[in-house]
This record gives sequence, C-alpha cells and structure tokens, in this order.
Amino acid sequence: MTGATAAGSATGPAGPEIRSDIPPVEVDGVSVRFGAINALSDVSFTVQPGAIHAIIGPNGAGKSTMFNVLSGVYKAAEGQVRFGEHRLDQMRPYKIAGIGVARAFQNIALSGTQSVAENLMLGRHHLTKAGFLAAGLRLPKATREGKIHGARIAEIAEFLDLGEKLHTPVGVLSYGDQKRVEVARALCTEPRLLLLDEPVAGMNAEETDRMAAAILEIRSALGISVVLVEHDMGMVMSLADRVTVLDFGRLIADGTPAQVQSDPEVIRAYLGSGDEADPAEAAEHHAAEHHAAEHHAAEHHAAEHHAAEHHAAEHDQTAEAGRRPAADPRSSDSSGATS
Ligand SMILES: Nc1ncnc2c1ncn2[C@@H]1O[C@H](COP(=O)(O)OP(=O)(O)OP(=O)(O)O)[C@@H](O)[C@H]1O
Repeated sequence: MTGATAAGSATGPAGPEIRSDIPPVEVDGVSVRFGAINALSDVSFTVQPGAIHAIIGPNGAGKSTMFNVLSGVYKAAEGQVRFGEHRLDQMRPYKIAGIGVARAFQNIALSGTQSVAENLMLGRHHLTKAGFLAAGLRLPKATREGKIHGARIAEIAEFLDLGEKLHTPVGVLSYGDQKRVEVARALCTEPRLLLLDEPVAGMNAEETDRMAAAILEIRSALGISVVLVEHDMGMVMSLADRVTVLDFGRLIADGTPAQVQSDPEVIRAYLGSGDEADPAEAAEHHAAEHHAAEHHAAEHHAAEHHAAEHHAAEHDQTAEAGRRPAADPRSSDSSGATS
C-alpha cells in the first residue's frame, strides 16, 4: 500500500514505522449509563499512535459500549475521548470519517448484491471531489477521479486477499471474505485510526489466523493505530501491543498482553473462581462458547440480510449513520445512553 507514510514516520511501539500525523486516542474518565446500568464507569486509557490496542472483557463488560463511544454512536454521560484536537465523544458518526477514523462492524453491513469494488467505492465517497452527479453523468473530471479511486480500491482489495473477487457480489462470498471486505471498506476511507468491533467473531481457526495476519500487515504497511474490541483473548495476546481489560464497566487492567494475562483481577474476571492457572486458556473456552453463539447469529443475520434485500432491493444497506449490528436486539436503540 502506498501513500500512507507520506506525512512522515517514526518508530512505533512494536517496531514498525508509524505515521507522524497520528495523535494518541485519550479516553479520559468515560462513563455511560443505560438507566440504572453503569455500562462504563470512569474508564481511562490511552491508545498510543501506531499501536494495536485491544479492549477485552467477559460478557457485558462494556466493550461494545466503548466501541460505540469511540465511534460516536453513543454519547458519554461523563468524560472525554480526544483524538488530537478532536473530541470523538462529541462527533456524529458520519463526521468521524472526515478526521481519519474508520470503523468496521461486528455484523457485516455491506450491500450483498453489489460487487466488492462497489462496496469499497462507498468507503471513498467522502474523498471524491467530483460528486455523485458528475460521476453518474461520467463527466471527464469524474472519470479521471474514478480511475484513481479504482486503482486504490484494487490495491486495498489485493492487500486483503480480495484482488480476484473485486467483481464478485459480496453476498456470495464466504463469511471470512465478507469480514475482510468490511475491513477493506474501512481502509478505503484512508484512516489514521481503524476501529474494529470483534473482527474474528464467528470465524473458524483458519479465517481467524488470516484476519490476524491482515491486521498486523495493516499496521506495518500503513503505520496507523488499530483499536479492536475482542472476545477471543488468545487472538489478542498474539496480536496486540497493549490490552485494556473491562469488567462490569470498570477498567480492571491495562498493560502488555503478558502483564494483563498474569493479572489476578483479570484471571478472576475471566474465570470467576480464580483457581485456574491459565487465563488465556479459560478465556479461549469462554470465547469458543461466545463464538458458537456469534456464528449462529451471523448466519441468522446473513439469512435476514438476504431476505431484506429480496424484499427491498433498492434499500441502501450501507448507510453509515446510526448503523447497528442487526443481530443484537439491544443495539436497535441507543437512546438509553445518558448524555
Ligand atoms: N442499549 C442498551 N440498553 C440497555 N443496556 C445496555 C445497552 N447496551 C448495553 N447495555 C448493558 O450495558 C452493559 C455493557 O454491555 P456491552 O454490550 O457494552 O458489553 P460487552 O462487553 O460488549 O458484552 P458482550 O461481550 O456480551 O457483547 C451490559 O450490562 C448491557 O446489558
């Protein structure tokens, strides 16, 4: 991938070159409440520029809520999230692409009838100058621009092993491929910060390894920061530079994978009894159960998605603002978040 290091670079926490125009993400005293539930209580941590930073925790820990705060979907009742001069916690979701923040969702939110290339093009809309009308009329300026974007889309698709599937409708791709299209679409916005919500949820071992390799490559080739919310503790341990652990909405640990893995409170949170020696193993067991449910939900979601398209082909499934994972009934309404 090219162009990513144009703004200059420095050495990142794990060695690879990072861009010099990437500020840290500073989460400062964030609390979110849903009625009487404290989904997040006074959570603070920093995502260093160019880091792969994982947010983990058992069921109901507050991971999705944190993802939604970082991506502007939920408002925090207290606290701030700063990204350089910007306040992520005060931005509307559709504005954050403009400051270089992209998100890929747990449940695939792509247009199944459109090709990979068409879905990726949607990620570049805010970068197109010619506008939709000019593009629709194939005016010369739009044609020129289209070629440039087309080349970049092909490059990003290639990077995520989707080069041969550019013209395939997304709906016929495997689950693992679709998840990588979702990440590719986020990358097409040319982000400085990539937010991934459970990128390997519902994946088998091979797909998980492929996604983990892609995330490492994204960071080393682009030098951007990656924040991932994840259930699979084993995956996180081999991937992340830094891990923040939430439990019942509180931050209980924040450190390197090795540090959090041996933290007694993390062991207790994941194991309940605290009498097992290896938290990663216990978490994997926990994740396996979670994933079985996720996979089921993902299949259900795919079937629903298919049916929805059949009934309303022209409905745009890719609308950015207010998009929610369809398989999560709680996520259909964020109005409960106290602001
Ligand atoms: N929209 C909502 N309305 C009411 N309560 C909510 C809502 N979203 C989350 N919660 C509650 O907030 C708490 C944190 O939930 P959250 O989904 O952020 O946790 P999580 O760590 O992502 O869990 P999981 O791993 O099960 O997805 C839970 O008690 C949950 O029931």
